[in-house]
Amino acid sequence: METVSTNLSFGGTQGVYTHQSTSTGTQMTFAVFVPPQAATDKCPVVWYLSGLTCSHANVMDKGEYRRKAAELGLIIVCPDTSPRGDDLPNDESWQMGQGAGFYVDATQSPWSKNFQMYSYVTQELPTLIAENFPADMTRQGITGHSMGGHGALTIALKNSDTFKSCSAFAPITNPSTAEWSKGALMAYLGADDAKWAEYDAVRLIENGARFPALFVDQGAADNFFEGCNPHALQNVCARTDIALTLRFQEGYDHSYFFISTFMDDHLTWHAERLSL
Ligand SMILES: N[C@@H](CCC(=O)N[C@@H](CSC=O)C(=O)NCC(=O)O)C(=O)O
Repeated sequence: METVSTNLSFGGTQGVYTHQSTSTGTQMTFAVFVPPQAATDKCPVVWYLSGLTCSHANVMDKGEYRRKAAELGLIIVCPDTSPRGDDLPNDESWQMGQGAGFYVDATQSPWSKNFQMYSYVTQELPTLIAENFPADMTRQGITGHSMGGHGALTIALKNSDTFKSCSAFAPITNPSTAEWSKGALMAYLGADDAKWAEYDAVRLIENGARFPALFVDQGAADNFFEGCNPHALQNVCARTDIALTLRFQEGYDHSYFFISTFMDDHLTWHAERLSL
């Protein structure tokens, strides 16, 4: 692992790091905020998964998480959204390819060689974090935005032993049915609908996956509201014992102005469940 940059912020350290990933076969960049409490104690970790077109940097620059994370003593890890490189496959659409890994392990050519973002985020990067940062990996939460909200929900539902808390900002709840995500699932996973269900929060819940409590904020003026489909998550959770807190935020869109407004609420939600 190599350090790209570190900056002192709210008494903690905002760092950017790179490493050679065995999952993706590429150099991967990620951001980690370490709060001041880590000088004396290992701290819980909250993963933030970003949305389409993002790198590690969007939330680092515009998410405004550091003041609250420093107050609560949370390490914040922000991975990239896909492998990158001139020699890697890409697509003209911003909804597929580089910047749009959808947190799946692709099985289809030409994507399968490098687009292994599920393994990267759930296995390889956590190991690297545990080895290199003062992280208490027994206390992990996960959140994300849009495509990253889909990542957070599906990863929490599939790994409920690992994650103690899960929230999302305008997540794509049912990517098998949404126009802006179906193309990527088809490209990465092929035509077998059963494979799509493994990476679809609504369908995972329909098929028996559970998480004790989920917290979702959705902008009511989001131009991607239909693609996020919060009511599908609301309907499926209502048929289970999953306690969903779903807030519709009047006037808010899909941007980081929305995310940063409610970031404190999400970090507080995680901190409460990570037993600080
Ligand atoms: N380029 C697109 C808009 C792309 C976009 O809005 N991306 C969102 C995530 S959408 C779901 O995953 C985002 O977070 N963008 C980065 C940012 O800094 O705002 C278009 O032309 O509509």
